[in-house]
Amino acid sequence: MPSTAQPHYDLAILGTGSGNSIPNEAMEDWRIAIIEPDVFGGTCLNRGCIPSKMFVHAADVGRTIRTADRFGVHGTFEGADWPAIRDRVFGRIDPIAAGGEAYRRELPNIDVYDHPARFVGERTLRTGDTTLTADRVVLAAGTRPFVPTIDGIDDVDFHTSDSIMRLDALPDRLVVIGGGAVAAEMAHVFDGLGSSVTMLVRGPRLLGEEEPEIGDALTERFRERGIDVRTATVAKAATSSGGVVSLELDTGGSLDTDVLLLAAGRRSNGDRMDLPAGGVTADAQHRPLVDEYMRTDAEGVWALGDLAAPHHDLKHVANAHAKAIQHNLLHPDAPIAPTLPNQPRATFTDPEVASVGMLEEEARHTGRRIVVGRRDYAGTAYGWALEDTTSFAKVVADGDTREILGAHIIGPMASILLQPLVQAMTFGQTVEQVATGVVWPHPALTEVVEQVLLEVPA
Ligand SMILES: Cc1cc2nc3c(=O)[nH]c(=O)nc-3n(C[C@H](O)[C@H](O)[C@H](O)COP(=O)(O)OP(=O)(O)OC[C@H]3O[C@@H](n4cnc5c(N)ncnc54)[C@H](O)[C@@H]3O)c2cc1C
Ligand SMILES: NC(=O)c1ccc[n+]([C@@H]2O[C@H](COP(=O)([O-])OP(=O)(O)OC[C@H]3O[C@@H](n4cnc5c(N)ncnc54)[C@H](O)[C@@H]3O)[C@@H](O)[C@H]2O)c1
Repeated sequence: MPSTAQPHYDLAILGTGSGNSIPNEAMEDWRIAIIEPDVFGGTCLNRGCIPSKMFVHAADVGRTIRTADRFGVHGTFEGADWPAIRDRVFGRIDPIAAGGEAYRRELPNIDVYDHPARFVGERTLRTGDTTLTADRVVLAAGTRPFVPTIDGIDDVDFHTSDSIMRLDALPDRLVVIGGGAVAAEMAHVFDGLGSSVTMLVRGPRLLGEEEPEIGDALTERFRERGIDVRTATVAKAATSSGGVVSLELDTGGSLDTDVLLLAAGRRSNGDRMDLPAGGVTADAQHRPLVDEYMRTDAEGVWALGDLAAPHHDLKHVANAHAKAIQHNLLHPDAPIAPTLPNQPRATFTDPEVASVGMLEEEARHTGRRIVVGRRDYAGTAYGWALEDTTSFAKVVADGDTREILGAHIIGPMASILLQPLVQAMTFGQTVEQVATGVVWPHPALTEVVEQVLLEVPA
């Protein structure tokens, strides 16, 4: 850590998730402070998107073996070597985080601070023993797992997404509290690798923010594969004895588990940054409010990613914010807004779920004449190859203008199949232009997309 009592910087960045991508060659003559109390790279690299998908793929392989019989291919799933999978994942990721930090520390114009920062005045920050000032401040401090109120929770061992992927061993039994993306992906991972998984879901279905019929379908698919999904169920109290955690349920009865995963959402780190001292207005969840250019209401202070309000908790959104802020710092007289016209999202489970734009119900509230196309994978040639009987795509469109307003897919490769629809929505192509104006290779799975568009009624 630099020794100067109160150093001054051209730019201070709080957080090295997407925030770390901001300094570039054009800032070589700026003095920059990067403040990161944890490992470099943030949530996505170290405990989010990237490791989780590496585990997801291993689980997919486990599922492929166990479901091979339907193709006339015989194999036996003999279990997963959890330590080997874990070490492969983090053996790749940890050096990237360490390398990223070493690179920044080597740069002559950058000082790295490793204690959390908080405001003590306008563009004045306290990190560890240092108080520093900066002409420009970028708040990129993200979120942390939210711990729901459960009696006794602080007295039992529990995991969050921060720690679950680094377990010593694959648990025999896992209970997951939550029904969102983290819960669904981790349930898939542990079930796919051989744990017995129970999910306690407060709402009526998994993925409550997705199209309800897709959330219902995922809930059903999870149950079919043996995951015990208990909807409308909340854990009231937790105790532990002999390494076993017992949960008392609001539906009556109790449930024992070897490992408990809390996946009940995330909360902003803004509450730990004394935003008011920096003159930064935040919402009730301590997320700094930003304008279209990602400026907060404090002169020279910007905010991005999961921390900023409104939040989306997606890496591609945080990256788009960072890119815009990078431009705006360098070109304050010609600021740009992040390029985020249609934000796709995908949940990497088996089956995958992917969506963009409006839910059908939302679209119906716009007052437009809404038409909906739906197509089963089973109705396409590649769907036959997959022996698929349950996957489908749904497109929500304006019946008059033929604009695509939303698309929702559940099934193999949903995250990839979605992309032509994101492109179409972004570039204003109509249902018919996309369905009939391009050639779709036969019999690729993309025919699901072509055909769902052909199913959109007049
Ligand atoms: C398990 C999991 C899986 C995910 N999978 C996906 C996915 O598949 N696709 C996707 O798009 N998104 C996914 N996400 C979401 C994605 O990880 C986040 O949207 C993204 O990482 C947000 O980036 P960020 O830069 O805003 O914040 P972060 O990456 O969280 O970075 C914030 C950084 O700020 C630091 N910090 C905290 N407090 C302070 C402080 N006071 N001072 C200075 N620094 C501070 C933190 O240590 C951290 O390094 C996933 C999230 C989780 C938890
Ligand atoms: N593939 C992806 O893009 C991906 C994967 C994982 C996470 N993420 C991002 O990370 C964020 C966090 O994920 P998450 O799954 O933790 O959050 P989430 O907001 O998606 O889901 C939270 C779940 O917890 C439940 N819940 C909330 N409070 C509860 C309580 N008190 N008791 C019981 N249940 C409760 C909610 O009903 C919901 O089912 C998401 O917003 C998502 O954008 C993205």
